Amino acid sequence: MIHLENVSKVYENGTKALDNINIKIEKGEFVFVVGSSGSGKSTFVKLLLKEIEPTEGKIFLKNKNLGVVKRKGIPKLRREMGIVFQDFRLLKNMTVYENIAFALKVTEASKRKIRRQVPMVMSMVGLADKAKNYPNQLSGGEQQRVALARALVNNPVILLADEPTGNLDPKTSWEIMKLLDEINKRGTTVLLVTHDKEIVNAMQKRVITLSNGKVIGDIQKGGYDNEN
Ligand SMILES: Nc1ncnc2c1ncn2[C@@H]1O[C@H](COP(=O)(O)OP(=O)(O)OP(=O)(O)O)[C@@H](O)[C@H]1O
Repeated sequence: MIHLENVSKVYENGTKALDNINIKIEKGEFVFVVGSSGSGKSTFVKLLLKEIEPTEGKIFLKNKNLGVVKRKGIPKLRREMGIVFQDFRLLKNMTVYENIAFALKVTEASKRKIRRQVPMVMSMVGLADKAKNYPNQLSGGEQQRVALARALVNNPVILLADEPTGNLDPKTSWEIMKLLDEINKRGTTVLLVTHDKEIVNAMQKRVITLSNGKVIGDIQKGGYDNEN
Protein backbone atom coordinates (compact mmCIF):
# COMPACT_ATOMS: atom_id res chain seq x y z
CA MET A 1 0.00 0.00 0.00
CA ILE A 2 2.77 2.41 1.05
CA HIS A 3 6.37 1.57 0.39
CA LEU A 4 9.41 3.76 0.94
CA GLU A 5 12.60 2.38 -0.50
CA ASN A 6 15.91 3.90 0.62
CA VAL A 7 14.33 7.33 0.89
CA SER A 8 16.42 10.32 1.91
CA LYS A 9 15.49 13.97 1.95
CA VAL A 10 18.07 16.71 2.13
CA TYR A 11 16.64 20.25 2.14
CA GLU A 12 18.27 23.01 0.14
CA ASN A 13 20.10 24.33 3.18
CA GLY A 14 21.76 20.94 3.63
CA THR A 15 19.56 19.61 6.46
CA LYS A 16 19.13 15.87 6.16
CA ALA A 17 15.55 15.42 7.30
CA LEU A 18 15.24 11.76 6.32
CA ASP A 19 18.14 9.38 6.06
CA ASN A 20 17.73 6.18 4.07
CA ILE A 21 14.25 5.25 5.25
CA ASN A 22 12.69 1.88 4.42
CA ILE A 23 9.05 1.45 5.39
CA LYS A 24 6.39 -0.94 4.14
CA ILE A 25 2.77 -0.50 5.19
CA GLU A 26 0.22 -3.08 4.06
CA LYS A 27 -3.43 -2.60 3.22
CA GLY A 28 -5.61 -2.43 6.31
CA GLU A 29 -2.85 -1.60 8.78
CA PHE A 30 -3.14 1.02 11.52
CA VAL A 31 0.23 2.66 11.99
CA PHE A 32 1.47 5.40 14.29
CA VAL A 33 4.48 7.45 13.24
CA VAL A 34 6.11 9.04 16.28
CA GLY A 35 9.29 10.91 17.05
CA SER A 36 10.49 14.04 18.73
CA SER A 37 10.33 17.48 17.15
CA GLY A 38 12.57 17.65 14.09
CA SER A 39 12.78 13.87 13.68
CA GLY A 40 11.35 14.00 10.16
CA LYS A 41 7.61 13.26 10.59
CA SER A 42 6.33 16.23 8.60
CA THR A 43 8.89 15.57 5.91
CA PHE A 44 7.56 12.02 5.68
CA VAL A 45 3.97 13.29 5.32
CA LYS A 46 4.96 15.89 2.71
CA LEU A 47 6.72 13.22 0.67
CA LEU A 48 3.61 11.02 0.68
CA LEU A 49 1.51 13.97 -0.48
CA LYS A 50 4.13 14.77 -3.10
CA GLU A 51 4.47 18.29 -1.72
CA ILE A 52 8.22 17.68 -1.84
CA GLU A 53 10.40 15.18 -3.70
CA PRO A 54 12.88 12.76 -2.14
CA THR A 55 16.54 13.49 -2.76
CA GLU A 56 17.13 9.77 -3.06
CA GLY A 57 15.01 6.64 -3.11
CA LYS A 58 11.54 5.72 -4.27
CA ILE A 59 8.07 6.02 -2.81
CA PHE A 60 5.23 3.77 -3.93
CA LEU A 61 1.56 4.30 -3.15
CA LYS A 62 -0.66 1.42 -4.17
CA ASN A 63 2.24 0.17 -6.32
CA LYS A 64 2.42 3.50 -8.10
CA ASN A 65 5.83 5.13 -8.14
CA LEU A 66 5.26 8.73 -6.99
CA GLY A 67 8.38 9.77 -8.85
CA VAL A 68 6.61 9.29 -12.17
CA VAL A 69 3.34 11.00 -11.19
CA LYS A 70 3.06 14.24 -13.17
CA ARG A 71 1.96 17.53 -11.66
CA LYS A 72 -1.53 17.20 -13.08
CA GLY A 73 -1.88 13.78 -11.45
CA ILE A 74 -1.23 15.14 -7.96
CA PRO A 75 -4.83 16.14 -7.05
CA LYS A 76 -6.05 12.65 -7.94
CA LEU A 77 -3.23 11.12 -5.94
CA ARG A 78 -4.14 13.20 -2.89
CA ARG A 79 -7.78 12.22 -3.20
CA GLU A 80 -6.83 8.58 -2.99
CA MET A 81 -5.59 9.46 0.46
CA GLY A 82 -7.98 11.00 2.90
CA ILE A 83 -6.00 13.67 4.70
CA VAL A 84 -6.68 15.17 8.10
CA PHE A 85 -4.61 17.86 9.79
CA GLN A 86 -4.31 19.22 13.31
CA ASP A 87 -5.93 22.52 12.35
CA PHE A 88 -8.97 20.93 10.62
CA ARG A 89 -8.73 23.23 7.55
CA LEU A 90 -12.47 23.56 7.01
CA LEU A 91 -13.96 26.15 4.69
CA LYS A 92 -15.38 28.77 7.04
CA ASN A 93 -18.10 30.09 4.77
CA MET A 94 -19.57 26.65 4.13
CA THR A 95 -21.81 24.53 6.32
CA VAL A 96 -20.86 21.06 7.50
CA TYR A 97 -22.84 19.56 4.63
CA GLU A 98 -21.28 21.90 2.08
CA ASN A 99 -17.75 21.30 3.36
CA ILE A 100 -18.15 17.57 2.87
CA ALA A 101 -20.03 17.89 -0.42
CA PHE A 102 -17.30 20.17 -1.75
CA ALA A 103 -14.74 17.35 -1.50
CA LEU A 104 -16.97 15.30 -3.80
CA LYS A 105 -17.84 18.16 -6.14
CA VAL A 106 -14.21 18.68 -7.04
CA THR A 107 -14.12 15.09 -8.26
CA GLU A 108 -17.07 15.93 -10.53
CA ALA A 109 -19.25 13.46 -8.66
CA SER A 110 -22.91 13.41 -9.69
CA LYS A 111 -25.52 15.24 -7.60
CA ARG A 112 -27.05 11.87 -6.88
CA LYS A 113 -23.80 10.54 -5.51
CA ILE A 114 -23.34 13.66 -3.38
CA ARG A 115 -26.87 13.37 -1.98
CA ARG A 116 -26.20 9.76 -1.07
CA GLN A 117 -22.63 9.92 0.22
CA VAL A 118 -22.65 13.11 2.30
CA PRO A 119 -25.38 12.10 4.77
CA MET A 120 -23.80 8.67 5.01
CA VAL A 121 -20.39 9.95 6.15
CA MET A 122 -22.01 12.58 8.38
CA SER A 123 -23.83 9.89 10.30
CA MET A 124 -20.70 7.73 10.33
CA VAL A 125 -18.86 10.44 12.27
CA GLY A 126 -21.92 11.25 14.40
CA LEU A 127 -22.71 14.65 12.92
CA ALA A 128 -26.01 14.03 11.16
CA ASP A 129 -27.72 16.74 13.22
CA LYS A 130 -25.11 19.43 12.46
CA ALA A 131 -25.50 19.54 8.69
CA LYS A 132 -26.44 23.22 8.64
CA ASN A 133 -23.88 24.46 11.15
CA TYR A 134 -20.89 26.51 10.09
CA PRO A 135 -17.45 25.50 11.41
CA ASN A 136 -17.42 28.34 13.97
CA GLN A 137 -20.64 26.89 15.40
CA LEU A 138 -18.91 23.61 16.24
CA SER A 139 -16.59 22.39 18.99
CA GLY A 140 -13.02 21.43 18.11
CA GLY A 141 -13.89 17.75 18.23
CA GLU A 142 -16.88 18.28 15.96
CA GLN A 143 -14.74 20.24 13.51
CA GLN A 144 -12.27 17.38 13.41
CA ARG A 145 -15.16 14.99 12.74
CA VAL A 146 -16.17 17.13 9.77
CA ALA A 147 -12.58 17.01 8.54
CA LEU A 148 -12.67 13.23 8.93
CA ALA A 149 -15.99 12.96 7.09
CA ARG A 150 -14.57 15.10 4.32
CA ALA A 151 -11.51 12.88 4.10
CA LEU A 152 -13.67 9.76 3.96
CA VAL A 153 -16.31 10.85 1.50
CA ASN A 154 -14.19 9.85 -1.48
CA ASN A 155 -13.67 6.35 -0.05
CA PRO A 156 -9.90 6.66 0.23
CA VAL A 157 -7.85 3.51 0.68
CA ILE A 158 -5.51 5.36 3.02
CA LEU A 159 -6.32 7.86 5.71
CA LEU A 160 -3.34 10.03 6.55
CA ALA A 161 -3.77 12.00 9.73
CA ASP A 162 -1.11 14.50 10.83
CA GLU A 163 -1.54 15.26 14.56
CA PRO A 164 -5.34 14.97 14.31
CA THR A 165 -5.77 15.30 18.06
CA GLY A 166 -3.15 18.01 18.54
CA ASN A 167 -5.75 20.71 19.24
CA LEU A 168 -8.18 18.59 21.21
CA ASP A 169 -8.64 17.80 24.88
CA PRO A 170 -8.00 14.21 26.02
CA LYS A 171 -11.64 13.10 26.05
CA THR A 172 -12.32 14.49 22.58
CA SER A 173 -9.05 13.04 21.35
CA TRP A 174 -10.23 9.62 22.45
CA GLU A 175 -13.50 10.00 20.58
CA ILE A 176 -11.57 10.83 17.41
CA MET A 177 -9.26 7.85 18.00
CA LYS A 178 -12.25 5.53 18.41
CA LEU A 179 -13.58 6.81 15.13
CA LEU A 180 -10.24 6.24 13.41
CA ASP A 181 -10.17 2.71 14.81
CA GLU A 182 -13.66 2.04 13.42
CA ILE A 183 -12.66 3.46 10.06
CA ASN A 184 -9.64 1.16 10.07
CA LYS A 185 -11.83 -1.84 10.96
CA ARG A 186 -13.92 -1.09 7.88
CA GLY A 187 -10.80 -1.66 5.82
CA THR A 188 -9.14 1.75 5.44
CA THR A 189 -5.40 1.84 6.04
CA VAL A 190 -4.74 4.46 8.74
CA LEU A 191 -1.44 6.27 9.10
CA LEU A 192 -1.31 8.60 12.04
CA VAL A 193 1.45 11.01 12.97
CA THR A 194 1.27 12.03 16.60
CA HIS A 195 3.02 13.25 19.72
CA ASP A 196 0.35 11.84 22.00
CA LYS A 197 2.13 9.22 24.11
CA GLU A 198 -0.94 8.22 26.06
CA ILE A 199 -2.92 7.42 22.95
CA VAL A 200 -0.07 5.53 21.28
CA ASN A 201 0.55 3.46 24.40
CA ALA A 202 -3.10 2.62 24.90
CA MET A 203 -3.94 1.71 21.30
CA GLN A 204 -1.28 -1.03 20.95
CA LYS A 205 -0.89 -0.65 17.20
CA ARG A 206 2.17 -0.71 15.00
CA VAL A 207 4.50 2.14 15.95
CA ILE A 208 7.23 3.48 13.68
CA THR A 209 9.64 5.72 15.57
CA LEU A 210 11.74 8.31 13.78
CA SER A 211 14.80 9.96 15.26
CA ASN A 212 17.11 12.32 13.39
CA GLY A 213 15.60 11.19 10.11
CA LYS A 214 16.12 7.49 10.76
CA VAL A 215 13.70 4.72 11.65
CA ILE A 216 14.87 3.66 15.10
CA GLY A 217 11.89 1.51 15.98
CA ASP A 218 9.17 -0.36 14.13
CA ILE A 219 7.13 -2.67 16.26
CA GLN A 220 3.73 -4.30 16.10
CA LYS A 221 1.45 -3.55 19.05
CA GLY A 222 3.90 -1.07 20.47
CA GLY A 223 4.04 1.92 22.70
CA TYR A 224 5.53 5.37 22.36
CA ASP A 225 8.80 4.70 24.12
CA ASN A 226 9.47 1.24 22.76
CA GLU A 227 12.51 0.97 20.60
CA ASN A 228 13.88 -2.19 19.11
N1 LIG B 1 11.91 23.46 4.28
C1 LIG B 1 12.92 23.08 5.06
N2 LIG B 1 14.18 23.55 4.82
C2 LIG B 1 15.21 23.17 5.59
N3 LIG B 1 15.11 22.34 6.65
C3 LIG B 1 13.88 21.86 6.94
C4 LIG B 1 12.72 22.21 6.17
N4 LIG B 1 11.65 21.59 6.71
C5 LIG B 1 12.12 20.88 7.75
N5 LIG B 1 13.45 21.03 7.90
C6 LIG B 1 14.34 20.39 8.89
O1 LIG B 1 14.26 18.99 8.69
C7 LIG B 1 14.26 18.29 9.91
C8 LIG B 1 12.99 17.45 10.04
O2 LIG B 1 11.87 18.34 10.12
P1 LIG B 1 10.36 17.86 10.16
O3 LIG B 1 9.51 19.07 10.02
O4 LIG B 1 10.16 16.76 9.19
O5 LIG B 1 10.29 17.27 11.65
P2 LIG B 1 9.01 16.83 12.53
O6 LIG B 1 9.37 15.50 13.12
O7 LIG B 1 7.78 16.91 11.73
O8 LIG B 1 8.99 17.92 13.66
P3 LIG B 1 7.74 18.53 14.50
O9 LIG B 1 7.28 17.42 15.39
O10 LIG B 1 8.36 19.64 15.27
O11 LIG B 1 6.71 18.98 13.52
C9 LIG B 1 14.41 19.35 11.00
O12 LIG B 1 15.78 19.45 11.32
C10 LIG B 1 13.92 20.62 10.33
O13 LIG B 1 14.54 21.75 10.86
